[in-house]
Amino acid sequence: MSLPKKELFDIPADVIYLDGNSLGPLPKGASTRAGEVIEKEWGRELIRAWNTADWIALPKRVGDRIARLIGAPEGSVATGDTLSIKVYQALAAAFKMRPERRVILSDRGNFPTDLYMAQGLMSTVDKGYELRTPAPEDVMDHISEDVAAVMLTHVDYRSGRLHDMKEVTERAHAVGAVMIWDLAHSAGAVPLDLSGSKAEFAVGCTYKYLNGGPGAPAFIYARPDLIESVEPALAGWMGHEAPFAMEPDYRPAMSTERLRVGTPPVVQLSILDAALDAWNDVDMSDIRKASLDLSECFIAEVERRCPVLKLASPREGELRGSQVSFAFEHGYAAMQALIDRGVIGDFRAPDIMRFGFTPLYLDEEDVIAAAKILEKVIAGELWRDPKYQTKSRVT
Ligand SMILES: Cc1ncc(COP(=O)(O)O)c(C=O)c1O
Ligand SMILES: Nc1c(O)cccc1C(=O)C[C@H](N)C(=O)O
Repeated sequence: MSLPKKELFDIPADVIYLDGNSLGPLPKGASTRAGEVIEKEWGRELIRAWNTADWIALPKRVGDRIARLIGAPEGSVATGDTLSIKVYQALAAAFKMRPERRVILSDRGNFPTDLYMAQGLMSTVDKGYELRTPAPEDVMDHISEDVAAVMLTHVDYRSGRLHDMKEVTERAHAVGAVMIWDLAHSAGAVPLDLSGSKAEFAVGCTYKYLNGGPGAPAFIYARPDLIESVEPALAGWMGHEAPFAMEPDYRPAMSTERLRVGTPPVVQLSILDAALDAWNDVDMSDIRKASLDLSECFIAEVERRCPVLKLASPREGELRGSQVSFAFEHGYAAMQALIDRGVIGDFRAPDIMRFGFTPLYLDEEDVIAAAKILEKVIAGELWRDPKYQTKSRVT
């Protein structure tokens, strides 16, 4: 495999894109595929395309391609819906698996939607459920025998800090809890051995490192030995064993497909399918090595050029995902000034400037050039310009 594969992506020439950890860029093959699906398949075939273009098999086909990237076997990953929905499904299934327990353990750094979905689910079941959110570094000490499910985001969205998947899962299992991993910032970013971890569930999105485009479908993994006993709380017809039998009663599919809900987003799934071509000959250990090299280079350059920025990610590469964050009091304005100069990262409240490192389309030259532009913004205090002070709705 040769990295990077820049030529596969349509990135504006004047942009250094360090936000693929939030929304991946456009793969050239995705535009072509979207055009074909819309014009040829939908336009000419109309409803026949479910069979003639095999739209009906698309969710599983794409799930199998994701499975390879997350260390899971074929047939163990279902795709569709949004990640928030998939979090809800995994948690609801975990509640049913541990009916006598009442605690969900997460951490207070988790992405808000994961915590909100837990709170929403708790409000629909009987009283007495509790969501515990210790500091991320204290999670291991809180995995106790009253915990029904441990639900964690593997790579912290703000700091990039990694939980140890194997160690945490083993601890959860030692006390009889169900383990749910959110891989939003891990899939396509770090090597994963989901099967080896023995976690019951994992969920993730595909619009970040997998480059599936805004609103791309999410995925959910269930450990293969459980799949015939998992009770889907969202019992939609596409999770039925025979959707077109149109039976009045729900009968879950005898496969991971039972974790699907409704009609698959065919255009988005097709775009994702095309985006996944970039990963065909990619070994995640090569990606990891390149990502660590790029991140180390960026940290060294930024610390040398911009001493007022404080590293807010673990310094040790092995403890980080594929992003690097710096804390800076004027981080929002500084990020706007940086974006204005063609280096796109993002900002997370209260003071985090966040940069993603995606070896498929970034190299060391990009990283050094980005650090030099950041130096101009910080040393020249270009962020003081009033036009960078007003917060936009999406940061
Ligand atoms: C850890 C994590 N979970 C969930 C989400 C979002 O879920 P959804 O795709 O449903 O908006 C994100 C990012 O938006 C995330 O970083
Ligand atoms: N999903 C997003 C969206 O719909 C709009 C803007 C950003 C996002 C994100 O993915 C945010 C991301 N999960 C984060 O880590 O901050």
